[in-house]
Amino acid sequence: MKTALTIAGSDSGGGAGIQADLKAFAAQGVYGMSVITAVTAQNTMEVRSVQNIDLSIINDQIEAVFDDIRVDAVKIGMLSSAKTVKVVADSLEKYQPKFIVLDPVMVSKGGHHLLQGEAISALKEKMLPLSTIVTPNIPEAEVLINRSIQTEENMMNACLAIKALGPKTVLLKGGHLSGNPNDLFYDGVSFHWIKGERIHTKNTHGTGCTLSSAIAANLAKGATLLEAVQLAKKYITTAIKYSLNLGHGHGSTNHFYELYERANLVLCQNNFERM
Ligand SMILES: Nc1ncnc2c1ncn2[C@@H]1O[C@H](COP(=O)(O)OP(=O)(O)O)[C@@H](O)[C@H]1O
Ligand SMILES: Cc1ncc(COP(=O)(O)OP(=O)(O)O)c(N)n1
Repeated sequence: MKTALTIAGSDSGGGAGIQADLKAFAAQGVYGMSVITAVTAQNTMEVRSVQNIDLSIINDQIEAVFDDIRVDAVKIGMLSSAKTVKVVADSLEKYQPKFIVLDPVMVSKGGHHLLQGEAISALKEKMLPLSTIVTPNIPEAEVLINRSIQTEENMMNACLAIKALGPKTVLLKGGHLSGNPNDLFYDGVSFHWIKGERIHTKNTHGTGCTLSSAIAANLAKGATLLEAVQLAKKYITTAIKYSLNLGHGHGSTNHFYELYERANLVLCQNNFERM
């Protein structure tokens, strides 16, 4: 079985972070493992508090996994502090996994900072050069290159500038611009638009986490980078289309649309109440 490891923060609400990553891995048929960098007390409306995990425990989790189990791909999410960025980057340099998908998580939908300001330069200097693909949304890309992005032409120039920071490829997500959510993939040679259709829902908690984890899972299974991005875009689009209206804020995407449908049909056939 192919495997993927997420190095990210925990979301108690289950829609983003480690919880979303493991669900996305499983939905792609990949065995998921996790290294927790921070614990957030979070729901669909807000992040209430954050506890960073001790650096030695982060390091021990990474070593425990790599010393025993083959890791086909790594996905990186919330890193929280500059010291955490450094510990994770040093470990990845030591173990040299084949694929590193970096989601440069900075701010939650509710506006809570998930990466301390002082950690941004560490992320740029230490993590971006190690990444097979980096998947910023528009506000994250604007922070990385310190310039505003408003048009598709701006997106192309932003990809060039982000590629110059050292990752092998870039996927700049267009979901935060108005109009259809078209993402731009750049591999250093050519640009590919990964087109989407906007789904009108407030239940988009964890979209970025889910997309980057699906990319990692598909890389683990042997897809090329472009194929992995295309497959992940198809998956996140369905997950948003059938998203879950749970909680009072931004509900979660539906990581297991087909599985839940089948399970509920069985429940109905057994005369249980439908979910
Ligand atoms: N309302 C939407 N309908 C369809 N696709 C969307 C929508 N919002 C975001 N996406 C897509 O979901 C993926 C995650 O993007 P985004 O929401 O921008 O990430 P993040 O969670 O990091 O802010 C991208 O492929 C983006 O184009
Ligand atoms: C623990 C944790 N990690 C990452 C995020 C951000 O997730 P993202 O997929 O960007 O979704 P939104 O926060 O934009 O809904 C998070 N919230 N928590």
